[in-house]
Amino acid sequence: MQGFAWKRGPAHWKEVFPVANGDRQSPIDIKTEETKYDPSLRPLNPSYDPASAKIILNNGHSTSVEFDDTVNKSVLTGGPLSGTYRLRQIHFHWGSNDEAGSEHTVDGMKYAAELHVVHWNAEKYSSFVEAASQSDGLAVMAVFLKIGECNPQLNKITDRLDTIRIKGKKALFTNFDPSCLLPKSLDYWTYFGSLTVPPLLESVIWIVLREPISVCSEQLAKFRSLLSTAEDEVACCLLRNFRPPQPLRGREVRRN
Ligand SMILES: CCCSc1c(F)c(F)c(S(=O)(=O)NC)c(F)c1F
Ligand SMILES: [Zn+2]
Repeated sequence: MQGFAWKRGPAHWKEVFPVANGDRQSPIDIKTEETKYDPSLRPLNPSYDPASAKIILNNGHSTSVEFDDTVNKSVLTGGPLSGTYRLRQIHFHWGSNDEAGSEHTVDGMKYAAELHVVHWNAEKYSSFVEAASQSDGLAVMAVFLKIGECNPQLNKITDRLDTIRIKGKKALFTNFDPSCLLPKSLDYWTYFGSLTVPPLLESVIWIVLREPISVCSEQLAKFRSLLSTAEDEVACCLLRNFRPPQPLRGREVRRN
């Protein structure tokens, strides 16, 4: 996929990926009054080894930190999950200004950006690719970034973006525990959904943290300075990469 400009953006993805009109698409608008408390939901238990961080890269539609997922070194258990989900990567979604950028919204409110922590069900499946096509294959923890104070932990990412400005660029990135980007409270909403980028596979158990972390305009500007184009192409800034909310189609959103 060549980034969000490809096929003139999300409105056209259904022409290539009919699942875009499916009944468990993401993101969604979370209507807080309609969420249902579920006493069976357990506390989230992220357990990450900083040594499993490997590289930071610009894949043309976001920046991601990729982790060694060959063993259960960095995992997520608890919450709505049964079994152990192995950390694969983290990435971000943002907008062309500070007023919009998150994928999920809360009672119609957009945050400035959104962090996704992607895990796969290593208990039931033998690879990320296999898990990504299964209804319980992926677990993505979403964290809202709210405009405010600069976030010193986020500088660990934004200070490196100038070395991966061009699509396809990657750099070594280790000794990083993504827990440093989680808010104090791990209270969450959870629902069954999909990838928010093509192939839009309906294989994600979403875990959306209710408490945001902070980000400042200068940090967001560094994300927007990334290029969605490769070395041999006319430079185009990656100004926005969020998919708008999709129909809920009767799904339940639960909270702990
Ligand atoms: C082909 C997948 C590569 S890993 C990945 C990703 F790169 C991504 F962007 C999203 S997302 O849909 O954007 N956010 C949840 C994912 F879910 C992922 F699993
Ligand atoms: Zn994402």
